[in-house]
Amino acid sequence: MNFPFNEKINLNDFKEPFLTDQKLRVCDILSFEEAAHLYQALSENVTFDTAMAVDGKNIVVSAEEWKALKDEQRKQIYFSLMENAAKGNGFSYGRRYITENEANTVLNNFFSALNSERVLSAMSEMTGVGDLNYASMQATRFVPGQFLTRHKDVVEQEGRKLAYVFNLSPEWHPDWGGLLQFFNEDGTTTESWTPNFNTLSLFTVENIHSVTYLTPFAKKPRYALTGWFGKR
Ligand SMILES: O=C(O)CCC(=O)C(=O)O
Ligand SMILES: [Fe+2]
Repeated sequence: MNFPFNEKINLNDFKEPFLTDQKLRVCDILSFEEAAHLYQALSENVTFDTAMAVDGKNIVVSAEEWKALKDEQRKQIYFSLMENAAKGNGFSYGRRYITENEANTVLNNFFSALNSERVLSAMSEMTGVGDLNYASMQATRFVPGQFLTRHKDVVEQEGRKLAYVFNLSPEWHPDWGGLLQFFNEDGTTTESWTPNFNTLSLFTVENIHSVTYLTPFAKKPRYALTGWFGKR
């Protein structure tokens, strides 16, 4: 794949807002066809594990593993998840890492495109965050009852610098939850972004953010391709 972004978008227009805010949102970031293909890949071809914070540890459970658990074990995991989340410490969402070995062609091409010299320098140029030499990627799926509490994305060993999210669920209703929410250190909210189809959210890893609880009446999963641009 060549440069993946919508030709109609002038990334230079976002320089100023990013400089002020250390975050930005770009609607219609990809061509409609590309976004639709990615959505199709995520909704039809990807098998998601569930990533959860349980008893201070991050665990990953496949659908088969979850099925094989006894009711009592599932209850315990759920209880611990809720206890931790109540203290502002927790997450539960579907995840699948995407790497250069990804078998799905659409996802593999998108991974390569984000890791291309052209995209990495476009990201640097737009944000003023230099020295980017990789993009990591994960497919995520949030269903009702799932969430990601407040956190920063700083991971020194990985050299993460910019967090990105390509939202890919068509026709998201903001009342369904799954909003990308930003906070000040004291917990007051600053901005809240609806995960609209084909929208890129980009922010420096020091930003405090969360994904709000998906309500029981969310009609479909919240699919996204997310990860970090950084240097390692
Ligand atoms: O999906 C999102 O909007 C953000 C995800 C996120 O914050 C993370 O994976 O660290
Ligand atoms: Fe994050």
